Amino acid sequence: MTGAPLVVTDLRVEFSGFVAVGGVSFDAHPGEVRFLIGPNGAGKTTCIDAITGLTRGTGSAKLGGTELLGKQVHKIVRLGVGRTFQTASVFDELTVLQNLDIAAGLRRSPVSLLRARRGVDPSIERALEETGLAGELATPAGILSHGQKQWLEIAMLLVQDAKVLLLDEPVAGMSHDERTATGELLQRIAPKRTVLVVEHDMDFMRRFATRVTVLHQGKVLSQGAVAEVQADPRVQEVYLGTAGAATTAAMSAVPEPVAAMQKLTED
Ligand SMILES: Nc1ncnc2c1ncn2[C@@H]1O[C@H](COP(=O)(O)OP(=O)(O)OP(=O)(O)O)[C@@H](O)[C@H]1O
Repeated sequence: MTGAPLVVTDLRVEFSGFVAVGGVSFDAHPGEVRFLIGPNGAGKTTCIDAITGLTRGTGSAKLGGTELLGKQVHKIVRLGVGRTFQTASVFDELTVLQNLDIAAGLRRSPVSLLRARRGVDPSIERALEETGLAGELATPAGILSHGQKQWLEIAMLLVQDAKVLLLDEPVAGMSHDERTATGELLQRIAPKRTVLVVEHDMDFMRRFATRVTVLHQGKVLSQGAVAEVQADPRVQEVYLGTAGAATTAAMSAVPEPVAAMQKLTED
């Protein structure tokens, strides 16, 4: 395993006196597929916004020994913290390779796109392999499937050599097969990186999370292994009251991926 842990301590974010995040602490380590879940408005995206410098927060968010809070967005990116947004932010008119070139800062000319595969930057080639997009090099991003667009965003973070990937609802709107492929992708990239996933999809969380933090009204309600969290009566109460019986059923179902989680934590 490589890389430094992300340690968030007593994170607070206020919007004109409204406390969106009220003293949240959690950590995420390389090798983990760490989940942040909670009902609408719980403060999940705001936590990521504060960690990545998009929103001002107080408290602490450290990558290794380096404090991220108070730093400018581009400096946080340079420290190796990358994120995706709920809506994919790829350039639809550009090919997969051109999108990755921009992410890598290489600025290829159109002529270079005609070069043989060996002309592709090694970091881009690795990212294409890891995300399963190797066959889509010349495909305009706009005609990729919804899932492939999200994978392209993740590939863009990989070519930037992000050590921490903060992914905001990466499987929203995906088919079952795409969700499975995304979970497997996260497990593939996690051993060398810290992956933190904000998600609503409980089934996805149960299948692929190593540890989970549940937020509710800007505070940590529960955190731990999937089985511990879904057995927590406070979590069941919040999901009963806010997300309906379907979610509660999903939360209480037996977790499938225990073997996969054990493998990840052993690696
Ligand atoms: N820029 C802002 N100005 C004012 N209030 C905000 C702002 N951004 C978020 N909020 C509020 O902060 C609270 C937390 O929002 P946030 O988007 O972090 O929740 P979330 O858990 O990510 O929810 P969702 O799952 O719906 O995306 C919400 O009440 C939201 O309305």
